[in-house]
Amino acid sequence: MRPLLSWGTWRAVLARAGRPRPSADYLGVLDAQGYARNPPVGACELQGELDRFGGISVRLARLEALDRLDATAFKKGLQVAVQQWQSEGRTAVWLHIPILQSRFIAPAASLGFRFHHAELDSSTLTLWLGEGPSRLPGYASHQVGVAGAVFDEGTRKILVVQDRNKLKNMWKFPGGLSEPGEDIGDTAVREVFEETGIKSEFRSLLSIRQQHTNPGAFGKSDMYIICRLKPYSFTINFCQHECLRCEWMDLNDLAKTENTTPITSRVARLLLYGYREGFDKIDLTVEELPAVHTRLFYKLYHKELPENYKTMTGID
Ligand SMILES: NC(=O)C1=CN([C@@H]2O[C@H](COP(=O)(O)OP(=O)(O)OC[C@H]3O[C@@H](n4cnc5c(N)ncnc54)[C@H](O)[C@@H]3O)[C@@H](O)[C@H]2O)C=CC1
Ligand SMILES: [Mg+2]
Repeated sequence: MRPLLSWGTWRAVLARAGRPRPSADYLGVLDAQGYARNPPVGACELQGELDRFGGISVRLARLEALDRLDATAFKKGLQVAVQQWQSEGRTAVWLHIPILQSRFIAPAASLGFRFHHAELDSSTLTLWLGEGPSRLPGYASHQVGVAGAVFDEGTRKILVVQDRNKLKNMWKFPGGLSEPGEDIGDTAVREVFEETGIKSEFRSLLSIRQQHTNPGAFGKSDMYIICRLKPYSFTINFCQHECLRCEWMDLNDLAKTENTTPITSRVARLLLYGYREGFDKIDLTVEELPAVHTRLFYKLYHKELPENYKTMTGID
């Protein structure tokens, strides 16, 4: 089938994509090759952005002309563009493809592009052009789950649930997966409320478990973080979809029972120790600090320090 957009026009489009800024010889180069004399409609919308590592990032979403282009023509155009980028010394190509233009994934893959990641409505493919093996960073390697150990110091009771969807109904702390952009403590408070109806506030981070090839992690590693929370409501109203049982259990009983997971048992003992010796012995507390340059803020978790240690400059 004859592509609606001519090969020469497509080439011009991608050649332009390879140039972060339009250069003076743009039309001249194309003329010498016998291709389009004028930039095609839509070409000006395509911005190949050069990154600080020498890679080029192409967003197909910005190229309206692609709506009329078939996969074969796209492949030819991409092939020539890749050769040009290589001759210009680009280290890599990042190709961002909207989901409705997914017909361009297979031709790109046949030229050596591989998936880097996909989000709800787009995928990103990469091709390493530099010397030696690819130095491009991979995408996310872990999922993050957060649980809340909601401990009521007044009654020495701790909030536990049994998961409805597990084969073995063991006691565990309520929790779930962190959402993008969500602070760890906020995940714990949210998940505890969604699963048990208990309102609580973040106190500290108690433990981090890292596990690889976790069955529920879509081939990624799993980071399971347990937080200490303080309750400020006590009437249980648990989620029937996720939980089979939910109760306030004496912390001693949770530390002793066999009907729990090893990590829950260990953290119950950790909490008992903190209750007896002081929570400062087990807590990693949080502080918000400004990030360098970006005007953003981040959360830093570590053991509480004496105030003068936070700003001291020497060790003597
Ligand atoms: N050792 C422990 O005490 C346990 C720790 N974890 C950790 O907790 C974190 C995950 O917590 P969860 O409570 O599992 O997550 P979650 O609370 O975010 O979501 C679980 C819910 O998602 C839904 N769901 C999950 N997979 C589904 C599927 N394939 N199809 C349909 N619905 C599905 C179900 O409604 C399920 O109840 C992980 O980090 C994991 O390692 C989980 C279980 C036990
Ligand atoms: Mg859950």
